[in-house]
Amino acid sequence: MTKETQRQPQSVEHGIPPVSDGRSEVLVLGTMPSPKSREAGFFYGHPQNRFWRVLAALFDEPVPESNAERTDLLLRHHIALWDVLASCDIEGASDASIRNARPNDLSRILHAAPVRHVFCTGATSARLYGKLCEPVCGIAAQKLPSTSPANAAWSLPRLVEAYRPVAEAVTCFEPPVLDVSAVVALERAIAAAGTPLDGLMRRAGRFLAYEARKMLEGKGADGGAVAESGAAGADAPLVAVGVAAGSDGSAAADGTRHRGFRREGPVVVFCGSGNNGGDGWVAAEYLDRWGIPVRVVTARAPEDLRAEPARSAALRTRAVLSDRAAVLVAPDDGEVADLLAASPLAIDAILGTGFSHDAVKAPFDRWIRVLNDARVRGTVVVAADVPSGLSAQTGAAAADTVRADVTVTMIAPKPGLYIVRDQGCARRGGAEGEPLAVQVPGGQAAAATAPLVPAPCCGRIRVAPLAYIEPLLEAAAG
Ligand SMILES: NC(=O)C1=CN([C@@H]2O[C@H](COP(=O)(O)OP(=O)(O)OC[C@H]3O[C@@H](n4cnc5c(N)ncnc54)[C@H](O)[C@@H]3O)[C@@H](O)[C@H]2O)[C@@H](O)CC1
Ligand SMILES: [K+]
Repeated sequence: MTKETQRQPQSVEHGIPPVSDGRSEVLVLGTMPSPKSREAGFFYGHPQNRFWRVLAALFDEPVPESNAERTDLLLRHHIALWDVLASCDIEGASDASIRNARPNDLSRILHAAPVRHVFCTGATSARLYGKLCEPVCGIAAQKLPSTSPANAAWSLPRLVEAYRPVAEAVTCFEPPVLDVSAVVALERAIAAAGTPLDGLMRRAGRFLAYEARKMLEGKGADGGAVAESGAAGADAPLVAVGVAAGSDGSAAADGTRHRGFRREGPVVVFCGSGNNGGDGWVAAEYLDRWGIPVRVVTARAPEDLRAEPARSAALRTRAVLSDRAAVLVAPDDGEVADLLAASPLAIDAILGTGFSHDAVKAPFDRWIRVLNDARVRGTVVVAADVPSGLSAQTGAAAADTVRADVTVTMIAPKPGLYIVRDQGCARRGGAEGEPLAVQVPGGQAAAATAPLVPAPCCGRIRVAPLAYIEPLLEAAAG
């Protein structure tokens, strides 16, 4: 559109359907989609608009990249999204020029969902809502600052704080602990609902990279809280330089070893040959894209992988990696140790839910030993889905099991990641301190009745909410 055309008032119809469902608890309203949003066919489509960055930061998630992911983020957090106006005359994206405003019929959303709060993103939407909508629906709206690039006076952190009431007004959905077989069934349901496994893997790898970057930046969520509660040792999340640690993972530090957080050097991403490895390949792509140097360590070259979508992910990552990055195929143990000696952080994407048998086979057993040694010397370890060597289902740990600072587990927590510290906890046998196995009759979820305690090798557990699973779990429960 030329500048000349932008100055002409245009009659504009909204044209983008609202995002909402029966679980929406808040309604967020803008004024009218801008020309860029209408082009993108979705809300806040201008690449410089900070709406999606604000929402992602509010919920501590990577920024969604597609309209499907944006929709997913909203629905997962029980947020309905629409605009005040159905049509108006407007010059370009200038709210001040709006004439002949006709409101959307918000009853469509308000009658179908338990919406308790309405938020307007900017002064114009708040004013028009007050004039055209509030008299009809009777809900007062809270005004939020505009996330538009025109509102440059508001920095991103300040916007995030201003939007905090949105996060506080919604109920947080905590996925239940699910058996591995139930997660696999869920993965099929997610695919049937429109997100196939390769899409899920991209989300998984991006989330993994996001948590790794947070650790590199010293922003490991909950880390402060753990430090304050007095937990220390090799099992505690690493939050500061020089955390004293016992090499055996005991809470009591022996004072002879210190874990220092080195910020220099490349991130080493260990990739196994299955789809857990695929998460690692995708994470490497994102870290590289974010300017972080990476070294991918793999037993097989991408073309020699058989598992899909891991093979495609690996081929793609290798093709797009910058010159800053390198892929090492079947390096010897000395090379791996040298890499780790210079590395602030390693990602363990060696084995996930597909780990079978009691022992880890070569070369992964040796990689795990080198990785654990490096961790004692200060390399932070982020595990993909489950620390390699640990059974995600039973919690049985192989002699060679990764000790992680953070475990980013995909979609839902799995029983093997937790131990029982409370006799009241729903579990399948086992004494206190043994792995938790939650009863999941017929593939359905059953919540544990006691607080879940991460198994020591998991470190902090972060569940990566890769898809909107609430309705799928409800459907499975019948
Ligand atoms: N379930 C889901 O919804 C999702 C799963 N994804 C990832 O996919 C993973 C599962 O992938 P796979 O089913 O391919 O399984 P894995 O990649 O966990 O393991 C299979 C690979 O490990 C090898 N392996 C098995 N036991 C071994 C042993 N004892 N010693 C050495 N090697 C051994 C197999 O030969 C195979 O190459 C999950 O853990 C997760 O990381 C994510 O990409 C996306 C979402
Ligand atoms: K892993």
